[in-house]
Amino acid sequence: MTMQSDAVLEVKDVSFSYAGRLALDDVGFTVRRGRFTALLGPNGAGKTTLFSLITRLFDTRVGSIAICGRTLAEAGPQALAPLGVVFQQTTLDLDLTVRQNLRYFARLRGMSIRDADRRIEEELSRLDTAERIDEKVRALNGGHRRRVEIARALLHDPQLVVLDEATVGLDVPTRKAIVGHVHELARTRGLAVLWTTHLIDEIHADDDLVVMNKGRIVASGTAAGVVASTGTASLDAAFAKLIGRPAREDAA
Ligand SMILES: Nc1ncnc2c1ncn2[C@@H]1O[C@H](COP(=O)(O)OP(=O)(O)OP(=O)(O)O)[C@@H](O)[C@H]1O
Repeated sequence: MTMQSDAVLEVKDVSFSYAGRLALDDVGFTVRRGRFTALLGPNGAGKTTLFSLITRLFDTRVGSIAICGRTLAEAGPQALAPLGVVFQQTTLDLDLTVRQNLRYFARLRGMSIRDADRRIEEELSRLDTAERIDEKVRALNGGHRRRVEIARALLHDPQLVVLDEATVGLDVPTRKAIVGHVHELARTRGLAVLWTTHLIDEIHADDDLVVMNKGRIVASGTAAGVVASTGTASLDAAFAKLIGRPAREDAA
């Protein structure tokens, strides 16, 4: 039971089909408080489908998804209150300033302007983006736009943050900085993080890892544990073995 109290996101026995074609097949895993959990899989593995179920874009008909002990099916939209989301595609209004974008979101979450402004400054400062607050989002590069979206996901002080391929299209140094920042959020603020990716170098050895392929979970545990259980020498080799493709020499 004490183990359970750390469980912030619980996905149990979830299956999902598109027009009769199975995209998720009996998927289950847990994301715990203070842990960075990577959901790793090649294109088509089912990561975005799972993400859409967790964020309630789609209804979970088979199995259950619970956030902080409340299932999405029973608690409805309220179950999403402890959740922050960063979608794969940017969802900022390019013609509004950073502050206007974030204020708008904070108001949707029911925050007062005063609380919103305080939280906006706090989160942007943490991401070294505070000086861009009055610029239009259109003037920001991809890395800064992503930082603003991460700040936005944190404004209401969620317990769980889910990010879908959050570093797509960013250069390597920016990617590293954002991956490092999100790891730190888990470690220092006790956030539960679910990070979907197909990039092995974004995963640290002591992260929790769920490997998916063709709609199924093919391995889970710490990243180091997954490597050990496959009898390989690196996560790249472990991943290649698990999904049945040759290891890439260039991967970190
Ligand atoms: N709207 C849709 N209609 C029909 N099939 C879909 C739809 N979206 C995804 N699929 C199929 O479901 C499976 C899982 O796709 P999904 O997008 O969840 O994978 P993914 O791991 O997120 O991959 P990617 O990195 O390419 O987004 C794939 O076979 C895909 O072709």
